[in-house]
Amino acid sequence: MADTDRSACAISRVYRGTFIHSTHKSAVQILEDALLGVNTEGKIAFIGKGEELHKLTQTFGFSPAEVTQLTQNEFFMPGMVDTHIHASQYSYAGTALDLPLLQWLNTYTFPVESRFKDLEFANKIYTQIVKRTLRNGTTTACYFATIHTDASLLLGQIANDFGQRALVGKVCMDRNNAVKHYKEALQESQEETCRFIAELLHKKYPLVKPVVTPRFALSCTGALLRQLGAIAKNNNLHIQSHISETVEEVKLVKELFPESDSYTDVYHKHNLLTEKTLMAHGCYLSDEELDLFRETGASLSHCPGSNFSLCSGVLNVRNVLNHKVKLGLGTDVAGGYSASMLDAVRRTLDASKVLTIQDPEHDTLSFEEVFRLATLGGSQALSLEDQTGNFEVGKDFDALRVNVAAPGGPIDLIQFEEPKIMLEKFLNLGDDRNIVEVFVAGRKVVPFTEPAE
Ligand SMILES: O=c1[nH]c(=O)c2nc[nH]c2[nH]1
Ligand SMILES: [Zn+2]
Repeated sequence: MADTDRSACAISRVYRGTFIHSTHKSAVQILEDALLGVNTEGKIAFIGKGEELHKLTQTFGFSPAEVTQLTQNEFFMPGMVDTHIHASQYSYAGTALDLPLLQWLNTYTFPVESRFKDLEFANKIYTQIVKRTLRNGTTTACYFATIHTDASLLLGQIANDFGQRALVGKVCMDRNNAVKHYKEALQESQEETCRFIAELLHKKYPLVKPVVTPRFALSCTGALLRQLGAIAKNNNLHIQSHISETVEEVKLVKELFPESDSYTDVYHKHNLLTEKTLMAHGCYLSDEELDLFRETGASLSHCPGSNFSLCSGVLNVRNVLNHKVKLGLGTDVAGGYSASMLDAVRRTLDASKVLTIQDPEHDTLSFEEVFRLATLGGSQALSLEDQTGNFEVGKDFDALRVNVAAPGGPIDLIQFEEPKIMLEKFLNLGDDRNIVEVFVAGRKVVPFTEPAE
């Protein structure tokens, strides 16, 4: 029987064909010859079987002529959730991958990020990254911007204009010994964070929200971390930062915060670990630290592209999942060179296989599990599961229309393939040419309505 929400408003779109998504029970659920209706609020109004067409037309008041039929090489999947991406680092993505993290920050990252004082430069790069990620199927992105409030607000405006669901963080850092002009004073950081939050919330963008963003423990004094914890609590906001990415960083954090038992404890002591916290990396977290993540409800963003490129480490995702810690995937542009979540999916599988090469007993992640991490897992990690992540009735319709045989695309088929093979081929071989349409909250955001650059 069809799953429906009859209380909702009129139907604006109905699709018939194959839908592939994840649920709590199964990493990949395939619905063949399914009917999915989207209402005028952009929410999924019903999902049923093709044979129920007549009944659904009566219940929801649409005509069979309004149904869009997918072809045999097409399927819908949920939009992907990039849980960690530096919009401000996109200009040098694909370069500057020859140094370890702390030198990389000082040599490449801080000088580039300091340029975002210039709103013209910010507008150019932020428009590029929002369009690039949308085109590659990222319907939700959790962004780091820079320390500049006005440029960070501009990123929020651009995400809203193009229709992407986004959390946007104005970066906070009151410590930077290497690039002295790229940091804030303690009070400035606190005041500008409050201004950023107030002004972004005032815009009332339906899908774009602020996220409190201490860069990482090494960039912040304890006083700033404490103030940011309080700001997040008072405004019930998300928090994002980095944790335990490299051995050198972990050692320096220990020296800088000797009163804390661990890196995780530094954030915990400053009230920065909550159910709405997302920490990137975590390669070197102990089992006790993972327990603290679970107890506080904080999540991890796994960014294997970046971890490989900067030779940082290899997170054991299986161990994280065994600890029942929420985990999503991130591209971590520009430590990760690709802005595409398909690349994050592939690097996640590679990282898991590296661990299996080192230890044949390691329980390698399957592509089905990684598909779930890129979609439903990301929405859970960002505490947005009630809005996005899969095709449950009542959630927003955030979806990718995929054609595995798109003309001129990267996949050659010699026959029609069953849906699971289509999904596996798309995840391993596909690119934006296969993503023929992208929807966020029911709005078609790709192809772009204004001329693409
Ligand atoms: O991958 C990373 N990218 C960054 O910009 C950063 N800042 C602190 N730690 C970081 N790690
Ligand atoms: Zn990062």
